Amino acid sequence: RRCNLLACSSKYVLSQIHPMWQEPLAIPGGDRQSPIDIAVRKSVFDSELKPLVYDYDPQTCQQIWNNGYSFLVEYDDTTDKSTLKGGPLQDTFRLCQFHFHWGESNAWGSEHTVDRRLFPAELHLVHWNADRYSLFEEAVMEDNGLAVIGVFLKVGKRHEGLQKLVDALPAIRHKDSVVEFTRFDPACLLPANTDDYWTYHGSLTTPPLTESVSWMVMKQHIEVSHDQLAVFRSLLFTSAEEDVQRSMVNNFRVQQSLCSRTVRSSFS
Ligand SMILES: CCCCCCc1ccc(S(N)(=O)=O)cc1
Ligand SMILES: [Zn+2]
Repeated sequence: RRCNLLACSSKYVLSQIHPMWQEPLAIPGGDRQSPIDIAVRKSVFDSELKPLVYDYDPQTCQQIWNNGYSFLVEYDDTTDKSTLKGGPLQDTFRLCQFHFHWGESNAWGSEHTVDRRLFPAELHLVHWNADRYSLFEEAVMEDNGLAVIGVFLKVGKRHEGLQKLVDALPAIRHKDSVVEFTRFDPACLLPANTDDYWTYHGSLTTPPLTESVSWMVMKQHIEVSHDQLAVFRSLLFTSAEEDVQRSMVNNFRVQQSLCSRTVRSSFS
């Protein structure tokens, strides 16, 4: 489908005259936005793609908090203790956090889709390029700054590893609440097969929507129980002080044009 040139052209606007510099700002209406639909038959097998190499230290797990959009499990990323490399990546990336996106019903909730198939939820493991940058905040703004692993969730049997996280959610019901959360191994949330994935260049799916992400979407999903997902939906977008409380559901972005991008697969 020819994408609408207007939607795809990376529109540049001259920034207002800044006292220090004047540079064109690539605005988020760019040509490599996320999420997208992964049309399997249009993806291209790339035999150069290597298996992902992840090495996570559960001791680097620090806290879990509600940021008013999702809940984040944050890791100490001041050393190379929890890293991702391999796959399409040239550098070593450090895990900084993981979070989820989900719907109000099991019929939808994921950000990416596979041949338009929706999943009830999607996990994102967020890493930044520690070979080239010294802080996550820096890497967020750069072309090859971030690497995010996407894993689809399906409703089925209870996920034992997820339960520790589910049990912590009532303590962070409201926006800006945070509790200590330690010794959680994020590898337990990855599917058995991490060799089969689709990869493409995209963006953050929430502000600042910067086009700095190498996406790796796993072909194999994980299973969680209906009750575990229901606890996700018991979270609130709103802080304790607000009069009207709103359930944290449907926290996914609308899908974006693929434009001139190609999705590559690590499997044929
Ligand atoms: C300078 C602060 C920037 C915080 C941006 C945090 C963020 C990380 C990952 C994703 S996602 N859903 O694309 O994985 C969205 C946003
Ligand atoms: Zn996300």
